[in-house]
Amino acid sequence: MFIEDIILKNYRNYLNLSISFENKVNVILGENAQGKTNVMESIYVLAMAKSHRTSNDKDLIRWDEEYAKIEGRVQKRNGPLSLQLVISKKGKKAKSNHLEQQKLSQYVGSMNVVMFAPEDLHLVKGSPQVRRRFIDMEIGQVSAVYLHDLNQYQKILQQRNHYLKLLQTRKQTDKTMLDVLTSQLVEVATKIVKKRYEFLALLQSWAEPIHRGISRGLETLHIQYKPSIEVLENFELSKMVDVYEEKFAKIRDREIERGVTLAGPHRDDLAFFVNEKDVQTFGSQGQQRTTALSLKLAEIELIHSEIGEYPILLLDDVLSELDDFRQSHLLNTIQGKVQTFVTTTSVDGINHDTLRHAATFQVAAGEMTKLK
Ligand SMILES: Nc1ncnc2c1ncn2[C@@H]1O[C@H](COP(=O)(O)OP(=O)(O)OP(=O)(O)O)[C@@H](O)[C@H]1O
Repeated sequence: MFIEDIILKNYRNYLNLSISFENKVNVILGENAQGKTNVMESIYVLAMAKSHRTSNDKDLIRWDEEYAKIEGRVQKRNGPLSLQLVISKKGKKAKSNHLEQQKLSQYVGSMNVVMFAPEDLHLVKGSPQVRRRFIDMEIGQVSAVYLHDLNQYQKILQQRNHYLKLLQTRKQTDKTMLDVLTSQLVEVATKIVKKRYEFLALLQSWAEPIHRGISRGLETLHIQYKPSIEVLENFELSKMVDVYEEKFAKIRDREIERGVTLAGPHRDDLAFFVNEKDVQTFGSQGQQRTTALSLKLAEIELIHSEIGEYPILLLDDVLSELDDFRQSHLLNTIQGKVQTFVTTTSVDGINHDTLRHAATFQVAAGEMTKLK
């Protein structure tokens, strides 16, 4: 799939922008703080209804304005798709082919993007939150059911934490409601964790050969799920439910004492191993980069295998961070099959045929123009 054009209104530092792209590599050039990342972010937000760099949607609205609007036309294998997202201080409204979507979880996933930004280099070393976000966003793109479950989980988790606080402060002494909330939480939590295991197994099968290629055959990458509630990977849901119920019964007093839910998918993590060594602890900068890059390339292939077409790739400020070999590997992999956006302050240091044949754009002070 590819995005043909985008129209921005009051988005970050763009007052009005209407620009067409090409179904190949699109290079966005500009000095610092001119609006390159903002354009990439707007494409990402149009697809995911969420930014990759802020959880506060209001940040996306141009200062002193009431709302921001992103519109885009996408060409997909099965025809054109027009998307519109309006972000106001009250919330978000999404339209797909001019029809308002009641649920964002149904809207997300019709346009697929993979973003590789400097933040992703923290995927390995950063906090568990970064890795949970990564896995949730990626599964969410290919599974609306997962997004729905995740929303449910967040809601129940909030209620359960609230109730645990009441018990902790003895504003409430009856524990019946805690049991009800625990069962509800367990039902959704197990579905989420099961899906995460399945997704990681798939991601692993793509990432391992890619990583081997980038490391010139020297490294084997292994991804591991680190659950806060230990289950066997191939457990059936009903068995998982039993294990979860047991765990919550065991930690019940501690949870009341602390006033918070201590286990579940919101406490799980991922680990990456290269040649059986934990990259987080032992990996060099280069290995961390290679791991992040392998995961992103694997995601592209995974999405392709799930939906039958390639997603749009957004490379924000990362190409020049990679050495020549990794750059070439990346560009060779995507060449001719993935619409790609690249931002950079200068084309120096990015030396590849793909870039020579790319469409190029210039961004300055919230204005974007096509150069070639
Ligand atoms: N909500 C907003 N309203 C208006 N302007 C904003 C808003 N949010 C950010 N900006 C402006 O957008 C600009 C930053 O744009 P962006 O992050 O796209 O930079 P960039 O061109 O990618 O730069 P770099 O190369 O440094 O990453 C800054 O000038 C910032 O003040």
